[in-house]
Amino acid sequence: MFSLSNTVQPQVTVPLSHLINAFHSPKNTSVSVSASVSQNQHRDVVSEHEPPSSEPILNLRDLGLSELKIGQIDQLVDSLLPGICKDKNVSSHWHTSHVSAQSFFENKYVFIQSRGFKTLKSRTRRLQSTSERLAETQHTAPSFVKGFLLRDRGSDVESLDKLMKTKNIPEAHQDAFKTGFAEGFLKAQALTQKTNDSLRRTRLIVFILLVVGIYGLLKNPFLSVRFRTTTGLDSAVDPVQMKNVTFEHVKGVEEAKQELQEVVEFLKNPQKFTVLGGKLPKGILLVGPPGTGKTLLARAVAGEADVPFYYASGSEFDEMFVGVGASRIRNLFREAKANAPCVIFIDELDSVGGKRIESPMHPYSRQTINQLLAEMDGFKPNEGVIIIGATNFPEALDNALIRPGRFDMQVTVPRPDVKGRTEILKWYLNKIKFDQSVDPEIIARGTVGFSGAELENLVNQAALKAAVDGKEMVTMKELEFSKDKILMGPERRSVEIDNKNKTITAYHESGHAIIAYYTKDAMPINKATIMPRGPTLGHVSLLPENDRWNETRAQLLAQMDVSMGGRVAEELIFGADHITTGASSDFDNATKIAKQMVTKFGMSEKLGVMTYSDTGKLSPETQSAIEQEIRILLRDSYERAKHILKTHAKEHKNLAEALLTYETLDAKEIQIVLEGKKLDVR
Ligand SMILES: Nc1ncnc2c1ncn2[C@@H]1O[C@H](COP(=O)(O)OP(=O)(O)OP(=O)(O)O)[C@@H](O)[C@H]1O
Ligand SMILES: [Zn+2]
Repeated sequence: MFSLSNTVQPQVTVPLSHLINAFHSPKNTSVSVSASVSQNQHRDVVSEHEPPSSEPILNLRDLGLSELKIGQIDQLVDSLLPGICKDKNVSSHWHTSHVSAQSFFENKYVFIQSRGFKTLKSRTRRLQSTSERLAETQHTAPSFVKGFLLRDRGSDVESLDKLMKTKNIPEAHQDAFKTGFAEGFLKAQALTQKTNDSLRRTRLIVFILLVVGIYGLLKNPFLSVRFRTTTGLDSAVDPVQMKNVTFEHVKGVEEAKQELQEVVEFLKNPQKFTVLGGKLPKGILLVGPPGTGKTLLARAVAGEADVPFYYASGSEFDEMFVGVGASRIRNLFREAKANAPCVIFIDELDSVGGKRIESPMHPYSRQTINQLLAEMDGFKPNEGVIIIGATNFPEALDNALIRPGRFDMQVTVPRPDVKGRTEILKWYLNKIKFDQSVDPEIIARGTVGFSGAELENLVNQAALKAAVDGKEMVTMKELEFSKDKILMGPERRSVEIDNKNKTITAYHESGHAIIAYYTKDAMPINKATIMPRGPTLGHVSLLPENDRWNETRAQLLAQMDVSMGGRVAEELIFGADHITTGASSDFDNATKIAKQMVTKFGMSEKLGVMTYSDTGKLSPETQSAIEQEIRILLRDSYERAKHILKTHAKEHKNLAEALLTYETLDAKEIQIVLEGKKLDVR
C-alpha cells in the first residue's frame, strides 16, 4: 500500500519485521529497544511534535529473552508506550510508533528505525518475517546520519486519524483517504509557494538519503546482505530461494491452493505443459485482506515448484526520481527471464498499478506501470515466468493491468473461517510450548475476522506473555489474554462484531436461507455465512442449477422473496423497532427485479406487455402506475416471505443458532439443520 511517510518525508524506513530479523541474527549479542510516540499538539496537518526520545528503555536481556518473535515487538511497544506518553489521548491509542534498535549486526552498529502510518497495511508488513525484505531495505548508517534521523520530527498521524474518525471513513478507504489528503496537502503547498519547514526538511532528508544510498553502494561488496535505500539508487534484484515453503505452510485457504496447483505444475515443466495444450495466465492476482497469506501463498507456489522467487513491493516503485521505477521493473524482468522458470511476486500491486496515477505525488508512476505492461507483453507464455500480484483492492487497479494476457486470473484469499482459524492456530501453537488446557477451536470461535497474520501474532503474544509472567508453558489464559488485547486494540474495532450484531446477522442471513429453501422456484442455496467480508456482515449465496438463459415470472418472484427474507427475519425476531440498515442492498435487489418485471418483461397485468425504457418521457399517470405496480409487487413479496418465516420459525431459529456456532454452513449442512438433525461437531 501507498505509504505516506515515504513520500512526504522520504527517509530511511524499515518495517519492524526487519528489526525482528536483525534480532534473529546470531551475531546479536545485545539488543535494546526504545520506543516513543510523537506527542501531538496539532491544530492543523503540519503540526509540531516533540522529537522522539532515543534512549533505550528496555533491555531484552532484562526480560530474559534472547530473541524476539514476530509480533512480540508489537507487544513490547504496546506495553511501553503508556509509560512514555504523558498525554493520555495519545497513549490510549497510539498510531505511530517510532522504534529504534541498535544491534550488533555484521560487526557494525546498525540504526534501524520504523515510523509512519500505522495502517492495517503497515501493521501486517510489520508482522512479516521475510528475510528478503531485510535484504531490501536494511541500512548501515554512519553515526552522523543517525544523528540526523534521530532529530527528525514525528509524522502527522494523529491529526489525520482524528479527521478520519470524525469523517467516519470506512477502514477500507482510509489509505486512499490519506493519499488524497497528502496530495491535497502537497498541492496546496505548491500553490501557496510556501517553503515551510516541512519542505526544507524533505530536501534535507532526500540529501541524506543520497548520502546513505551512496554509502550503501560503497559498502555493498563487503556485506553479505544487500543494502538498498528507498531512493531506489540500488535497483539490483536478487531472487530469494524459498526452500521449505510449501502449501503445507499455508493453512485455511484450501480453495486458493487448489487453484494455484495448476500453476505449480506449469512451473515444474513449462514446455511440456504448453505442448500438452495447457493454457495459463501470465499474471495471477491474489486478492484479499492484509495478512491472509498472499505473500506466503506466492512463495509456496515457487517452493512447490522449486523455482526462484523474486519479490518486489509496489510501494517501492513509488518514485521521486525519474524513471527509477521503470528501470527497476526492467531489471527485475531481465533477471527473472534469465532464471526462468520462476515466480515474480509484486506485493501491493495497487500502489504501482492503481488508477489514481495522474497526481503530483506520483509523477512517474505512469512510466512504471507502462513498463510493467510492456514487460508482461514482452514474453511468451511458455517462457516460464509467472507473475503473481497481490492487492487488497482489486477495484483500484488500472484496467490495463487486468486485460487478457496480463493479470487475467484472480484468486481470492479470504479471511479464514472457523475451521481455517483452528488450523492456523494449531500450526503456530505447535511451534511453542503449551499445556493441555489449550483448545484452539475455542480461540478460533472467538476470533471472527482475524487474518492468518493476526492469529500468528496472537499465539506469539501469548508466548511472550507467558515468558514475561515466568511461566513454562502457554495456557488458555495467555491465549485469551492476547485475543482480548488484539480485539480491543484500536485497529480491530471494526472487525470486532459484538454478540448482539452477530446474532442479528445470523437471523438475517438465516432468513434469506429459509426463504430460499422453502420456495419452490428459488435457486438452491450454496452456503450461508456470518463471516464479515468487505462491507458485508454476512451473506447467503445461491447457485443456479444450470446457466439460466431465461427466467420465469415465478423465479423472479422467488428471487425477490429471498431478498426480503433478511429484513423480515429482523422484524419477526427483534421487533419493528430493532430492524437494521443491513437490508438496504436486499431492497435494491428486490426493487430492481420488480422494476424490470413491470417496465421490461411485460409481467404486470396492469401495464401490459409494453416496455417502458425511458421513464423520463412518460406521462405522470403512467409513471405513477408503474410505481404503484412495483410497490405492490414488493409488498406482496414481503408478505410471502413473512408467511414462510412464521411457518418455519423453529427451523429459522435452529439455522441461526447453527450459524452462530459454525459461522459458515454449506448446502448440505443447511439441509441437515433444517431437517432437524444434529450437525456433527467438526
Ligand atoms: N493462511 C495462513 N497460514 C499460515 N500462516 C499465515 C497465513 N496467513 C498469514 N500467515 C502468517 O502471517 C504472515 C503474513 O502473511 P502474508 O505476508 O503472506 O500476508 P499477505 O496477505 O501477503 O499480507 P499483505 O497484504 O499485507 O502483503 C505470514 O508470513 C505467515 O506467517
Ligand atoms: Zn440481507
